Amino acid sequence: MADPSDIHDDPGHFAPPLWRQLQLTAVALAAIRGGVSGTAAFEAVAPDQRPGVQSLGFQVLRWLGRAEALRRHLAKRTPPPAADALLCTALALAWDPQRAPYEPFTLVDQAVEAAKRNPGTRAQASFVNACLRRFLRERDELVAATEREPVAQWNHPRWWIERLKRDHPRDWQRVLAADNTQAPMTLRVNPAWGERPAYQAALAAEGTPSVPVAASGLQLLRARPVQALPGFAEGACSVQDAAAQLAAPLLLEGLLGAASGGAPLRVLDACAAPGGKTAHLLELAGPGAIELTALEVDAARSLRIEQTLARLGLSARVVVGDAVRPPAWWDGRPFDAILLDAPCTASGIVRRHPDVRWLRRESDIQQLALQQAMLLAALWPLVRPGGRLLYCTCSVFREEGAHQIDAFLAHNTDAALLPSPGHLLPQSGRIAHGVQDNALGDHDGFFYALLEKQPPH
Ligand SMILES: C[S@@+](CC[C@H](N)C(=O)[O-])C[C@H]1O[C@@H](n2cnc3c(N)ncnc32)[C@H](O)[C@@H]1O
Repeated sequence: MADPSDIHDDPGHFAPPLWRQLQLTAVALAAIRGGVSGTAAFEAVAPDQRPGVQSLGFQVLRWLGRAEALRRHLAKRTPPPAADALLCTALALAWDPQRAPYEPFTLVDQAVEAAKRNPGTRAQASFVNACLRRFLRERDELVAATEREPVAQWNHPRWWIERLKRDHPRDWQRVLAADNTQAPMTLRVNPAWGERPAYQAALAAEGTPSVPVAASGLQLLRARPVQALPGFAEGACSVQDAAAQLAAPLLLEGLLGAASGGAPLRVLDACAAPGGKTAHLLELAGPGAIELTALEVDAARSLRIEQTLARLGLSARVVVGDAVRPPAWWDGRPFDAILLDAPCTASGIVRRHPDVRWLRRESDIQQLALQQAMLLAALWPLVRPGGRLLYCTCSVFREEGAHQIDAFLAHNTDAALLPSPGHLLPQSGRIAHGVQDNALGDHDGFFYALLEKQPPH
C-alpha cells in the first residue's frame, strides 16, 4: 500500500465553490464504497481541487458510521448510490456543530445545490433537501437515537470494534478514539544534512514550530506541503511516523560495528517499497557500513524506492522479486539482518488512511496473516546464525502481531525473541493517556518483534 506518510489532510490553497467540493467528495466516497482505495479516489480529483476535497473526504470517512446511521433514520429506503453518497457526505460533515468545517445550514444548502447541479443526482435533489432540512430541525433527537449503535458511536465496522475489544480489552476505546483524530506530520531528519536541532531551527526560522520525537524525528505543530520544507528536495528530511522510525534502530543497534573484520553488514529489506525504512537503515548506518538489498514484489512500486533513495543521496541494490521465493533473487550468502515490514491490514494507520476501516473485510486478517507466516518461513533460513530478523506490521490486530510471533517461536526452536516493543497502539497527542505500551507520545499503531537466530549447539 502507499506510504502512509504521503497523505496529509491539510486544507489546500485554492478552493472551488463548496457545492462543487461536496460533489467531488461524494464522488470519492462512492468510489471508496465501491472498493477503490482512498489514495486512488482522491488522486482522481484535479490537483488544484484535491487538497480541499481530500480534507473534507477524510472528515467524512472519520464520521461515516454516524452519517449512515442518521441516513437510515431519515430515509427508510436507501437512495441510489450517488445521492446516498452526497447525503452521507453532508451528514458526516454537519452532524456535530463543534467539528463541522462550515455552519451546518451552509453545508445543507450547498449539498442541495450539489444535488441539483449533477445530472446523476438531480432527480433526488428534493429528496436530499427534505432529508437534510429535517436533519437540521431534529438534529439532537436524531443524534441521540443513533448514540446506542456502536458503528455510529465509534465510526468503525462492527467486526473491527469487536476484534479490538478482544485484542485490547483495556485500550480498545482509546484506540478507536485515536483513529478518528488527525495525525500530525512527522519528519525524520537526515543526519547527512545535519543534526536534528539544526533542522528544527531551520523549520522554526520559516515559521514551522516542531517538537522532537523518536531518535531523529520532529513532529510539526502545523502540517506543510513537503515541497515547502527547507531542503526537502535535496534530502534534508523525510516524512515518517514516529512509530515507523523505530524499525531501523531496532534492527541495527548492537550489530553495527560488531560485524566481522570491518566488512559491511549484509542487510535485506524484504518488503521495501516505497523505501521509507530502506532509507532510514542507510542513513543510520552511514556510508559503507551496510550492503543493503531492497526487495519489492511490485515492479511499479520498486521505482518509488529508487526515487526515495535518489532524493536522499543514498544507494542500495533494488531488486524486484517475491520474498517468498528466495531462489529467484538470493545469491545464497546469508544476511546479518533482515527487515520484514510485512503486508498487513494497515489497521494501525487509520488516522492517516481513514478509508482503510471501511475497505477491509474481517476475512482479510486471516489471509494476510497466512501471507505473513509464509514470508517469515521463507526468510528465516536466510539469516546467519547470530543474525537478526525484525518482523513488523502497521496493524493493531494480534493475529498479525503477537499471535503470529508466538506461532513462529513455537515452530522455530532456533529463534529467540529479543526485547521488542510488541504492540504499539495508535495514539494522538503528546501526552501518553495511560496506554501502557506507548512511550513515544503521538504515533501510529505498529507491531515489532526482533528475532535472533541462535547458533547451532
Ligand atoms: C508495508 S509495505 C512496506 C513499506 C516500506 N517498508 C516502507 O517503510 O516504506 C509492504 C510492501 O511489501 C510488498 N510486498 C508484498 N508482498 C511481498 C512479497 N511477497 N515479496 C516482496 N515484497 C512484497 C508490497 O508490495 C508493499 O510495497
